[in-house]
Amino acid sequence: MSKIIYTKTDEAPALATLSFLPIVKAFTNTAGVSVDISDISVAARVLAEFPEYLTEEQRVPDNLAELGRLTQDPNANIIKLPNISASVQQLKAAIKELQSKGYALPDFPDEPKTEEEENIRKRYGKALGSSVNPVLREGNSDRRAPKAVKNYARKHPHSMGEWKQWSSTHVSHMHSGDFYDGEQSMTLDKARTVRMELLLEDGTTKVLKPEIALLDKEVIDLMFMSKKALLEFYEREMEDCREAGILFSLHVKATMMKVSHPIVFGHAVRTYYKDAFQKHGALFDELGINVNNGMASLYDKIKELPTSLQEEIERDLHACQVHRPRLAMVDSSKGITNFHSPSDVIVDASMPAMIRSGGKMWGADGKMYDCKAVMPESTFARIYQEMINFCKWHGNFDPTTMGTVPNVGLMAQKAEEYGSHDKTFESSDAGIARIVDVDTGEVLMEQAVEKGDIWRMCQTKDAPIQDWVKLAVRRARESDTPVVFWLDPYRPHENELIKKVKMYLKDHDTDGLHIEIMSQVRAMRYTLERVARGLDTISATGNILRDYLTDLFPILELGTSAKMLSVVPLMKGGGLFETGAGGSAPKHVEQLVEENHLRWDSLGEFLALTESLEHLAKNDNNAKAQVLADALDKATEKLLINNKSPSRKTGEIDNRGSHFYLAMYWAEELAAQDKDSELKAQFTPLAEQLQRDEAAIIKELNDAQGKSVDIKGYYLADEKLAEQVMRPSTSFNEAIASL
Ligand SMILES: NC(=O)C1=CN([C@@H]2O[C@H](COP(=O)(O)OP(=O)(O)OC[C@H]3O[C@@H](n4cnc5c(N)ncnc54)[C@H](OP(=O)(O)O)[C@@H]3O)[C@@H](O)[C@H]2O)C=CC1
Ligand SMILES: O=C(O)CCC(=O)C(=O)O
Ligand SMILES: [Mg+2]
Repeated sequence: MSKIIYTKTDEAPALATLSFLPIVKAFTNTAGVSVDISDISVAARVLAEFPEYLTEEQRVPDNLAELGRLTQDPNANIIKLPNISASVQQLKAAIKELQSKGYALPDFPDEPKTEEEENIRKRYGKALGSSVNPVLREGNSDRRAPKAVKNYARKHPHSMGEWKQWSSTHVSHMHSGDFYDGEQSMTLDKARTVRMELLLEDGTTKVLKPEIALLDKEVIDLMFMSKKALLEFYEREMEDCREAGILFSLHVKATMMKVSHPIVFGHAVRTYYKDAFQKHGALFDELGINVNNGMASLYDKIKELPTSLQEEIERDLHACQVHRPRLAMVDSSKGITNFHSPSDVIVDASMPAMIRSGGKMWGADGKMYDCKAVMPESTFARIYQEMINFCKWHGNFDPTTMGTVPNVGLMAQKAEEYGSHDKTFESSDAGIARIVDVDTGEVLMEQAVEKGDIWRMCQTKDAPIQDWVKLAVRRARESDTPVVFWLDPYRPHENELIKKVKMYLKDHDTDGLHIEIMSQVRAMRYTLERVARGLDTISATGNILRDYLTDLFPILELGTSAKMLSVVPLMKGGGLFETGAGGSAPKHVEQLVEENHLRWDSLGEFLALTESLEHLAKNDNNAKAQVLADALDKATEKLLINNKSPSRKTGEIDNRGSHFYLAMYWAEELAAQDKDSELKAQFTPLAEQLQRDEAAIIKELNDAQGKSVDIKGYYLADEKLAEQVMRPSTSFNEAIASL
């Protein structure tokens, strides 16, 4: 029997799965395809890490490790939904919830003091930040808007805020002392084992990473961000922002750059509240407050203090605000600012949202204002300013006419920043940070750092680069679209990549293809000139720009990146099919719990399933699977045309209603086709039944809405209760069961 693994993740996609998966299982079963679920939610990953703290019945397998192994199997066929990349706050909340449910997990040690606590902290660290995607993404990324989706967006454009030429909104980044400024890079001449060490001023060395095995032809980079330069930058930009009277907003990606960016975030918070931190710093340290995890953790911790002291601290914090710019808000109705949590404002989603709104963000009064978008690291920040310049000059983009920008992204085998987490350090002392060959003692790269600087090493293996070039050429050929490699010759790492790209392009037939290499700002300008004229351009980028561009363009073109096709052709031959390019939409869970309406759009799941079935049909020679895939493709298009995607409004069709329509259209298409008479016979009665009962089922699904529901948990909801909530129509459930 052919097999698809469908991941269970978190938040809105996990809820949607409860409604959609029974439909998928029933339909695919007719083609001899089994769909197994693999739970890789934060809760499951935490539980898998601590079996010795749990009873026999409570233990769960390490599904993520198992899936990681499966990616090496040429038969792998995995559908991966978005999952939470947890901040410390989220992880602690998950642990607390699990403990309250009787799982005797250890507390999360904020500041480990003993060896045991150190060990626990390390183990919890495995569930922090972006820890699922780098394990599963054993291939490069192919993300694009399918034709039907793009055509739909052209006919039914989403709203766009207006860009004014006099908008004060701009991007601020460092000009020196950042990772871009201090980067060094080299391509290895042979396989080597290296160590990362800090040569201290007293002549002793501190080994930070004793052994890193590197392959021949691998590209490695060493870079650092100066704490001093960063603090000066913040001070200058906060003052500039206050004078300009616009909102200050900090855009980092603390989930993906999970070691470096929380530190960068923490410095911004401490600079903003400098006076209060000077006065209460010692007490904050005593309380174990670490604002790298956001102000929410500070407000939480000071609750332990006597009321008078707590009030004094709050007063002092508020007093700082008088001399500082107003902060952009995440939720103005709840007083949640940009500094609340490092994972609330994530570059890939937050910058496009701001650009889509005509360069505005929310102020504390619930109104929208121009802002200073602060992205300290300049490496990729400049592309956004280029887009802002373009919008100010040409006006906002028009979704009815604009071209599309698919992406081919380098990310396999933990390429670039994905692999840097265990090689990123906050320097404890001044000294020379260096990479040394363990066997020969050669110093491969070195740079002087000061106490508090963040320094890191990234690695990019050669095989993924070759695969990336191949994928870019394939996409250019298949879609007859020009490709631009966004590579900056002034950046040492990318200069190494340029050499490789030029070399590996020769391995392919590029006759008649339009392939260029441009620095990022030029690439952005070139692409935008084309976008505005309705022309399409593939962006071939490194890992970070893969992330940034695959939210940026879809959000402008389609309103959301949830409608993207996101395929990862695994290097070993299997397929990983991701569902959209966005995240797990925490706000949607809130609406479900309060009003029993889930506005999550499963279009990404529909597209991924189609691709997965098609891949399986080819790999397993399963003709029925191909018939299912073709029918699903048509059903998805019908769903778009008939406007059966979830509405944002309670009482109108939501995720569940949308799943009903998909099932009905899918059955109709299977009943209408003549390639497989068995499937035709099986699905004709179902299609008729669903058509007959359509109004009654939709009424049942919509009538269930409007009241709050309790699914008894956030990270580990009661599966039975949640399933009841997500499958409220008995007649629909019975129809599906009857297949
Ligand atoms: N592949 C992955 O596993 C990814 C995981 N993440 C993780 O997801 C979490 C949340 O990330 P965040 O930055 O808030 O971004 P999200 O993409 O989750 O949410 C941003 C907004 O996008 C809209 N949206 C996203 N997906 C859908 C959908 N399927 N249907 C309808 N609307 C959608 C929603 O807008 P509205 O509220 O207006 O309806 C939502 O509020 C984090 O933990 C992050 O690390 C993030 C990106 C990718
Ligand atoms: O891995 C993550 O944390 C998020 C990844 C992401 O945003 C993406 O793949 O677009
Ligand atoms: Mg992203």
